[in-house]
Amino acid sequence: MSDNKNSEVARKLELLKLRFKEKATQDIALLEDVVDRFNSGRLRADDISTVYHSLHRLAGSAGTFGYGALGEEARSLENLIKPLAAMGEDQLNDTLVVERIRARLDQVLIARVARLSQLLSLEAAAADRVQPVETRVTREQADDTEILIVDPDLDWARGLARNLESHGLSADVFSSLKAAIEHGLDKVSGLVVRDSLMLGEGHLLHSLPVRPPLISIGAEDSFDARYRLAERGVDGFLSEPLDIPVLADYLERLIMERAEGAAGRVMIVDDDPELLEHYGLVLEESGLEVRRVNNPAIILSVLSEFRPDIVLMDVQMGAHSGPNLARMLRYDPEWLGLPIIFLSSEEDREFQVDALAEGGDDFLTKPISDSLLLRAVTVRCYRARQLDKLVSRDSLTGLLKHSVIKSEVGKELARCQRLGQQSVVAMLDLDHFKQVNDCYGHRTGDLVIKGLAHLLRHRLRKSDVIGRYGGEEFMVALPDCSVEQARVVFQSVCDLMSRISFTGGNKEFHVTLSVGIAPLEDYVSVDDAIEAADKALYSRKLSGRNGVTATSDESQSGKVGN
Ligand SMILES: Nc1nc2c(ncn2[C@@H]2O[C@H](COP(=O)(O)OP(=O)(O)OP(=O)(O)O)[C@@H](O)[C@H]2O)c(=O)[nH]1
Repeated sequence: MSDNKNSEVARKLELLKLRFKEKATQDIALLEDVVDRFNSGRLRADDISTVYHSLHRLAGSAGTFGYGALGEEARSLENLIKPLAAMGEDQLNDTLVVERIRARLDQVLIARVARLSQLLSLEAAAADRVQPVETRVTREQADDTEILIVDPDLDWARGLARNLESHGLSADVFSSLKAAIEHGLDKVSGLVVRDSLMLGEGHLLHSLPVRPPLISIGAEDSFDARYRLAERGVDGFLSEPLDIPVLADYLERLIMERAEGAAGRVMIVDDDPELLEHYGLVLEESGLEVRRVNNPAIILSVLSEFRPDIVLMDVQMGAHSGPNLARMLRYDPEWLGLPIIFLSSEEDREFQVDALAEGGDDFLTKPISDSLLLRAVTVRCYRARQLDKLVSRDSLTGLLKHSVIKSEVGKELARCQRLGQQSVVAMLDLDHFKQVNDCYGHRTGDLVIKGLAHLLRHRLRKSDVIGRYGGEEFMVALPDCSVEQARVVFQSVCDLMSRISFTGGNKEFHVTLSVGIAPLEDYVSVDDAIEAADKALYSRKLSGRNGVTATSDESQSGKVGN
């Protein structure tokens, strides 16, 4: 993040702090007013509830804006008032009851409310600001991977490096972790270390501020061996004899996850505008995408449009309660798995468990520091994304599964129709793939399928949606793209694919690709658009494969015979 942007965020956070101070001053003046009436015996029925809500608000927000001591004092007063706030109107209108309240609170409340003002005038504690770390890596940078293989047996390490290179991963070798650390690990994308070395020298990695993803390879695969490695912070484990494609996959996955950094979409629902803005700024500053919702009545439409990875939700928002909103969201099967984290200044575990029973997943107790908020949200987004990948991604290629890519193409079609834009749907199919399987085996065939997936991920734009439609067939939606632009892009994908050398049974071979493309906006339904792209693909297969055919190409209608 640039210094300019950083100081802009700092300026906005400072402004929010000032706004908080103004509101807190009003809240405390209101409390002092009630205390005055209390003193002169003119306490009104609704005074207790006003006091309780003001204290609750202060307790939940003061810490976030750097007034920790004020927040703690407000919380302790809130707990004092709480039993009274739970009384009904009848009891509060009863002069005897009010007298009892008076006897109970007496001078304590008066003295402590006066102290709130003093606490607010204290210089705010040094803000708990998160220094944004530039953890995000661009796709291009992520491609530029350097793996270190560390083992005293350098011949073994070199052999492994050669094997990984045939999977597009470049690797250096070192004989000890000490030597690898001296070389420098900041730019390294992954470490591969045998377990014997890890158990001996692994402690050297502990003192490093950041270390790359670490995979350990072990001769012994047992609970104890795995647990010892987990204790040393190892991210992945594979047992010998090594399956190289599995190791390459493992490394790619860990590298991509690290490259994503603090990625995720978070929807925050809170009726306190300053807190909402503060949380939003803190999370955005670290690279998360945030949607702020101040009015609970619009959460359904924001959910459908934004599709967050997780929701942070205040528990009490005027007329709406977070737990009720969570229960309501679960009516729709689409949001059954959406993690909902309540933000609440309620510390009572019984209350928290009751709220979770309504459909929440976790509780973060307000006030929450910026660093804790960021860590809690990042971890939950990461888990939510991992689960989502498991459900929606094809395990061989990591691309979207059949039903998901089809539904994504449907969404893109609806977007084109709504905005009158041009987009393209493409069907891709490997040529003569049966022969690849027959000549070199199914396992080699799988590597070719993965090779194409890898190529598509790296050659296409981030906004393009890529799926494995089935077997050796892929589907892609290219938003905001004309047929002619798509033709150029896919022709280059075909050229690149035909140049990749695969090896099977000690022989080198090449595989080509055919592509059919259709302009999405020309079709009423997604099935029609996909059928048209499929016909164009079929036409390409008939006219010689290895290239791109669009629905508009004259040759297509002739060849397909429609
Ligand atoms: N290795 C591997 N092969 C697969 C997978 N899914 C489908 N296949 C194979 O892909 C081949 C597809 O063959 P065909 O549909 O006859 O087409 P083709 O040989 O590619 O010929 P054209 O499409 O006409 O160029 C079949 O042999 C399938 O078994 C997979 O996940 N892995």
